Amino acid sequence: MLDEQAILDVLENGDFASVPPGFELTACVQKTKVIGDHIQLEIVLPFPCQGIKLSLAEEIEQEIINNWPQSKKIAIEIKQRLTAYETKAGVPPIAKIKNILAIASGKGGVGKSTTSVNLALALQAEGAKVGILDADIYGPSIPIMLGIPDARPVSEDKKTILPLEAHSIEAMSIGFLVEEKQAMVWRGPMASSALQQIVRDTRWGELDYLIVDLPPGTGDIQLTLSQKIPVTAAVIVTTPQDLALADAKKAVTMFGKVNIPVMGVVENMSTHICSNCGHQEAIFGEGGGNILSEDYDMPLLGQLPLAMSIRQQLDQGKPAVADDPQSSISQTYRQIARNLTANLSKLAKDYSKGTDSIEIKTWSPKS
Ligand SMILES: Nc1ncnc2c1ncn2[C@@H]1O[C@H](COP(=O)(O)OP(=O)(O)OP(=O)(O)O)[C@@H](O)[C@H]1O
Repeated sequence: MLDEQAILDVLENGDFASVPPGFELTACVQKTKVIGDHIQLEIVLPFPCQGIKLSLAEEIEQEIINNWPQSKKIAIEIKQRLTAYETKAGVPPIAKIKNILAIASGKGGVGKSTTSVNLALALQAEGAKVGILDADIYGPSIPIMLGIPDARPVSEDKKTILPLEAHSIEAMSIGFLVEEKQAMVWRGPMASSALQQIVRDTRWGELDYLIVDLPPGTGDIQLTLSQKIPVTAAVIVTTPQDLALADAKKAVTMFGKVNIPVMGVVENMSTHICSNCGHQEAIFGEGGGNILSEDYDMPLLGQLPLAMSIRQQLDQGKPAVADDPQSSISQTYRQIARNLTANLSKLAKDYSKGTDSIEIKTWSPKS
């Protein structure tokens, strides 16, 4: 019999390619209604889902028709509700920011800033309000990557600073405020107190996610920041190389020590794509991200190739996701963004941060 339970069974047993791996769709069903052969279904996803809401609605519609060919009018609404998740007790929250996500790597040069900036833009493209903080004190590169190297933030009240805006995300960088040579000689405590001040004194708008591009390594700065800033979760960036992996493991261990959940690993420079013939080669070895993900029981959120276009777009201040949102590289970043935030939804919610001030986006059914 076609009833509400039958619809839930279809959702539970169906294979929906658009849904991030391991994510339970049935938990997001808000409403099901069956009146004769007419079906109404409302799903509220806890992650930004602009890129999949159409395909998911179509997949669900098809699955229902496969199971119940007699069903005639199927109305599916896919909405999103982005909430805050709990952070470590004792670290004061930052007003207007729902979630802070730290992007870390054990080793320098693996593409942490590249991943941070594209991930921030991918979350925005998926329908979230996003900010990025370049906390890479020893080599701030986000201003260049966002195409605003010479911008300087202003302070209206001499106490707080206004973030800059680029490609529809808010941005703040230690590089906007301090000369590189000056920051290079700072010791750990000075660097971490400067960073705490920047993150707290910036007048961020309402943000669903603030991406923090941490300095590479697992030293004092990373440890202090992780303890003084209300970080919701971390993401580790690595290349498949043994050396980078050994350092990535140290980063995972560090977050374990400070009780910050690691949401997964992004493997950068997985393969090299030749710009002439398109041939792919695993020049840094294979399967590194998978090994890390299996050893530490955390998902491999996605893999990016070593591609000339990624570097060129960054150098021109137009990261892949902003320059060509439909390219396969941008789609990979958007998939990583969904995988990450879908995984985040397994954490305990923090209702004190206005969970209900939500932005809802709806897909209207074609039938
Ligand atoms: N997948 C990629 N394909 C091509 N070039 C890349 C890729 N990822 C990063 N790069 C390039 O590699 C260089 C280093 O990247 P990035 O600055 O993101 O690394 P990082 O880990 O943040 O480095 P640091 O340790 O200095 O902070 C940059 O020039 C960037 O454009």
